[in-house]
Amino acid sequence: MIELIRVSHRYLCRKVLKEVTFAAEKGQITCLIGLNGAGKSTVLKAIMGLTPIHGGTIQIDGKPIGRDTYEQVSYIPDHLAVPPSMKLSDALQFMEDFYSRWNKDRASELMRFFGLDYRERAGRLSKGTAAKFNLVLGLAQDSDYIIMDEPFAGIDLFSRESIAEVFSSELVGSRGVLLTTHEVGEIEHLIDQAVLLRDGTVARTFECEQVRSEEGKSVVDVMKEVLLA
Ligand SMILES: Nc1ncnc2c1ncn2[C@@H]1O[C@H](COP(=O)(O)OP(=O)(O)OP(=O)(O)O)[C@@H](O)[C@H]1O
Repeated sequence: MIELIRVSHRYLCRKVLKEVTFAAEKGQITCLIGLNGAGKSTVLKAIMGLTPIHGGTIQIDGKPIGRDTYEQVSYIPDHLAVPPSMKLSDALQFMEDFYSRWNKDRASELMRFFGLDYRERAGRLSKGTAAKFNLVLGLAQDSDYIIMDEPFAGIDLFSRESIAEVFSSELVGSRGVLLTTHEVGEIEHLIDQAVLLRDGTVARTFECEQVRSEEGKSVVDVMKEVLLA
């Protein structure tokens, strides 16, 4: 599991994460939910070691994050970080050369699934198509966990549906997924656990099915209750 224990982070003097504690399990989809500026992207970057933490610990399967994190966890940022002039085929080749756990067959399957053209250049992709290619780059790594920052941002309904379909497919399989999204209503049927972040602190963590059956509430209901209170 990816485990954060009392993780704190500050930008200059401002505390952005305050003793954030939660765990994202393998085989589960955990959704980090919060209003703009709550600290969601900072949490994901901290897990990847892309931003330092100023307190607490982050462990993956019981070990502190470190050099191996990139092999264990695929990070899919909210933008496609491929040079605009690069063809998709070349970007895939680069990934294959760089990542020892790159799964070429899965990459081909994902390219087919999303109907992407290998000859296209990254800079010419529409926003939705770039988001799909971004997912290919992340999901084709044989990692144990997948972290996604806003995979649905600015994407049309049908593309969102096909992206959501991937979550429940073999392409994700038994890996652990930790994602942030503002489109909670659309994917709440896929989420196992929700972590509500408010002003850099965890306001509530819950199992979605439990809240549905015991309290008769949707994730969006709880989110409104907690975050808009
Ligand atoms: N490079 C930076 N320098 C200073 N402050 C920053 C920087 N990056 C983020 N912040 C601040 O940290 C806080 C948390 O930002 P973060 O991007 O993690 O929020 P978020 O929950 O992902 O927001 P959103 O939903 O808008 O993407 C915000 O108040 C933001 O202004």
